[in-house]
Amino acid sequence: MFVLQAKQLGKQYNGTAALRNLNFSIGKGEIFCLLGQNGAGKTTTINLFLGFTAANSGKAVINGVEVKPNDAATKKFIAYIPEVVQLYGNLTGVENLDFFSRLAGFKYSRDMLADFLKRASLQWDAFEKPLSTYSKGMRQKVGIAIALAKNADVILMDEPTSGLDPKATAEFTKICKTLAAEGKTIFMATHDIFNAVNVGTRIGIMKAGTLVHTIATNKISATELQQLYLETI
Ligand SMILES: Nc1ncnc2c1ncn2[C@@H]1O[C@H](COP(=O)(O)OP(=O)(O)OP(=O)(O)O)[C@@H](O)[C@H]1O
Repeated sequence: MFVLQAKQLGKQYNGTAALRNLNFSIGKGEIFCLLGQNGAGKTTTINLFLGFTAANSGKAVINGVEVKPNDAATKKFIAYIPEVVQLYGNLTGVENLDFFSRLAGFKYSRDMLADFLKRASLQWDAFEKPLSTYSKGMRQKVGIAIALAKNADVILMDEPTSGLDPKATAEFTKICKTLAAEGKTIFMATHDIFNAVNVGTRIGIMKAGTLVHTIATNKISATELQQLYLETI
């Protein structure tokens, strides 16, 4: 069974199409990277899977269940990592993780919380420091730890590497690959062509609300993808 499916998915804002007949099926352990210019429809796609907004046509399906806004049924399958992970600056990494885990209905011991942060590759000496002292990459790691604590099957990410330095990007890539190898499914919207080839198993290129190309990353080099992207958009 596919984990994430768009079936003839369509969305309009004020009569203007943001997504047109979007179709894709993504399996367990895949890292699917969605490329496209500003306004192509990447965030709209993510928002439909999150149930933040309702589709005008078609379906967003997670683990075989159709996503419906304000419905808890599919929310338990997913975690979301926005471009800037919103956490409480005055709480520590452990306290933030504890707070958001409880919100999702999970209560963990201090050791278990530390283990999630460790799996997300946060350095241990940051665990007890307030979030206000964290870099963007460190905040993302807490976001990943929250996804692990929620036991989410799917992690949706919006431009996760924007603003990360090369070392933080490389580390982030490694974490994503480890999560995918553990069976998590990752769907990310990104502008980072080179990282998409590096981290992704498949790439989608969107233009004006349409998925124009879907390519396996083992079939294309970064330079070829860049060329295809520029020809497409
Ligand atoms: N809440 C909204 N109200 C009206 N129009 C919207 C809304 N959200 C998105 N749109 C429009 O839908 C289209 C797709 O936007 P979307 O944010 O999904 O693109 P994107 O590919 O994520 O762009 P970016 O790379 O800039 O994040 C754009 O034309 C945008 O202006």
